[in-house]
This record gives sequence, C-alpha cells and structure tokens, in this order.
Amino acid sequence: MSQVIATYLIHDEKDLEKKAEGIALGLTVGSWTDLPLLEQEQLRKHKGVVVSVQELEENERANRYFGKRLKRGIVRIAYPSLNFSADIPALLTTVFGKLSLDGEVRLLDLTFSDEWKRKFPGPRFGIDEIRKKVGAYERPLLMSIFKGMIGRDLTYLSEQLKQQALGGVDLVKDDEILFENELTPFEKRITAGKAVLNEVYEKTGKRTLYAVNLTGKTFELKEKAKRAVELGADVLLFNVFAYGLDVLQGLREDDEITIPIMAHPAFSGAFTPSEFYGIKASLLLGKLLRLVGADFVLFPSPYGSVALDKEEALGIAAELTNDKEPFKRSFPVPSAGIHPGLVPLLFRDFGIDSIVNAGGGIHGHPDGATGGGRAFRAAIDAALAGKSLHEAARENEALRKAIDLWGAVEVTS
Ligand SMILES: CCCC(=O)/C(O)=C/OP(=O)(O)O
Ligand SMILES: [Mg+2]
Repeated sequence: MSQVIATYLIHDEKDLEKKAEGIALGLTVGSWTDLPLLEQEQLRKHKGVVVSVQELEENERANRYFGKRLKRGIVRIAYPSLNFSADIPALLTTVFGKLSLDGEVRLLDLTFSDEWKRKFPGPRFGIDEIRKKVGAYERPLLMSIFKGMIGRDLTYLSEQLKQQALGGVDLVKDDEILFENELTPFEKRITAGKAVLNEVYEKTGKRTLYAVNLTGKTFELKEKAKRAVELGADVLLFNVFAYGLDVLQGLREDDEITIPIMAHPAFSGAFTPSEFYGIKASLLLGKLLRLVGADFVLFPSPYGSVALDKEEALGIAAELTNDKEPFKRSFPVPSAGIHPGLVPLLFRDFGIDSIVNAGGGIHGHPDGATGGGRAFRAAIDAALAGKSLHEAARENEALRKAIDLWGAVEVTS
C-alpha cells in the first residue's frame, strides 16, 4: 500500500514513543486501542504507523529555548496515501497541519513512493534545457538582479537591462519586490526587455534571458502567464511562498505555460529558520519545490547577507539535483550578498550546475553593472581554470576592481 513517510524532530518531557504514537493516530484514525476489534480491522489500512523512534542526546539549547528539560528524538511516521488526495495542500495538512501548531516539532523530510511521485510534474525544463536556452554548458550560469526599479520607468529599466546584459550575464531577473505598476507594467517589461536583449545579442552574440516577475491575484496568474508566453517572455519569476506550492504546480501543469519557472524564497523564512520547529529548508525549498515543478530555486547562500546554515543550503542543492529522482533537475541559485570574491566558495560548494546570482554585487561595481558582470565572468572562468582570483585579477581589470572593493575568499583545492 502506498504511503508517505514523514520524518520529524520531536521534543517531549517524558515519552517519545508515546508522543510519536499520538501523532500517528491523531493525524489519521484518531483513536485505536479503545475501538472494537471489528472497527480496528476496518480502519487498519487508514492508521498512521510509527516506523521508528531514535532518541537523541539531551540538548541544552533546546532545554533553554523551551524552558524545561526535554527528551529529543527523530521519529518516522508512515501515513497511508489513501487517506489524502495526491496534492500538496492535502499532504501538508495531513503530515504537518495541526501538528505544526505544536511548536515543538520540526518536519525534516518526506519520503514518497514512486507511485506517488508519478502524480507530480517536476520541472518542465530543468538544468539541461535551460543551458540550451542560454547556450552555456560546463560552467555555472551567471544571473543579475534589477535593483532600484520601484518608481522608475521603462526607459530606466531598458538601460539597466542593457548594462547588465552587456556584462555577459546569462539571465537577468526582476527583483521580487517589483509588482504590477503603471511605470513598468508586466507586459511592457516583457516587450521592452525582449527588444533590449535582442539588440545586445545582435551586438555581442550573447543570449541573455529575462525572468519577469509574475504577480497579482492567484486566480489571475494563469492568464497572465499565458499572455507572457504570447509576448515572448523567457522565464517567469514567482514568489511561490506568498502563494503556495500548489499554485506553482498549477502553473507548471498548464501546457500553455511553456516557459521556465523561477522560484523565489521570499516569505519562506516564516517556516524554516528554527532548529526546533517549522520545516527543514532542504525539504521545503529543495524536495518540494522540485516536485511541483520549479526550474530554478533561489535560496540564501551560506555566506551572503541573509546567510543560511551551510548544511541547510547544501541540502537544498542536493535535493534539487539528486539524479536518483524521477524528475528533471532544478537549478540551485544560492543568493543574497554575493560578490565576485565569493565565487570560489560558490564553485567549491555548489559546483558547475548552479547559478551565481547577484544584485548589489553587479550594480555596486565601480564600472557599473557591465563591470560587475565582467568581474563575475572572470571570477567564474578563474574558478573553472583552477586559478586564484588574485592571479586572474592581474589580467582582468573588472575583477581587480571588484576584489579591491569587496575582497576575495580564495579556496585552496
Ligand atoms: C535570496 C534572494 C536574493 C534576492 O532576492 C536578492 O534581491 C539579492 O540581492 P543582492 O543581495 O544580491 O543584492
Ligand atoms: Mg531580491
């Protein structure tokens, strides 16, 4: 029988096994031992089952946080998938709905049967198809971010896009805080952006994609996304956690929406940061975003301005690129506070199949966005060649200026 196995970190003053059994029953059949045998037989196929309980050492941080001495344990509970429909809202409500209100349980992972995975789409394009779209292989891609666009008009947007593209970036994304507005409306951003990027392509031969922010009311998104496709949009940026995973899946599953979806982590910090409760980032931003169809996933890098714990960040990337899964791989995009001097770390930790993503690290370059792009491209080339940034900077002025301004973290191989 198909089942979903949830792995939790739980805390209890007395009895971890009892707490685990209470969760398994409470989120499925409700009660058990007091039921007549006939009812038990009838309900057995619906009963949650405790698969394992692994007690952990007592943790002083947890005791201080909760203000009491607690046992801690990793428990795995199997939920019969016949209890809920094969959709993310039903799944999350079953395995971490009321339980998430407990405040002393952290959802660490979900394991699905192959049968269950087949009900989800995964990315439409994935890493390999996106590489074909930008014509860039065997290296990390480079993406820049519009900055300071609120209150600005299309002329300003077009010039900023041009400067970014001239720096050799593979993609440019809207900032996630750029919504529908009178100065740079969604549809005009697409058409003006296409004109600029075609002009740069004619001039340089470099193809750059523009990820336009798909925003607005949930039930208007599909039509807006289809309009974007009609206008020739390259990629849709999407603030998935302000809407919900199932909304991204709905966009992905619509065969008229035939362009990649880039998931932004905005608002996910409401769910993931605590070590004691909430949802592990590798599950929420890794496994589940890939399952529902994100082609790119942005997340805080371990060394940027909103740094994520390194184990968590690497865990997200591992889930996005795990080639044992029956889905195309999603592009990991470690982000926030990234500058060219961090490229050796990014390359060491995330490898070739990742995207170097920066806003301030592009626009803050002494030579502007074009200089920023050139500095990043030189840093990526140096990492690929096994050269130090300082050595590469001797031959590349843009990189030298970036290192002078932001420094460089060299990585010994
Ligand atoms: C984790 C998302 C990063 C993001 O949205 C963003 O705008 C980063 O900007 P910078 O930190 O590179 O300036
Ligand atoms: Mg942003």
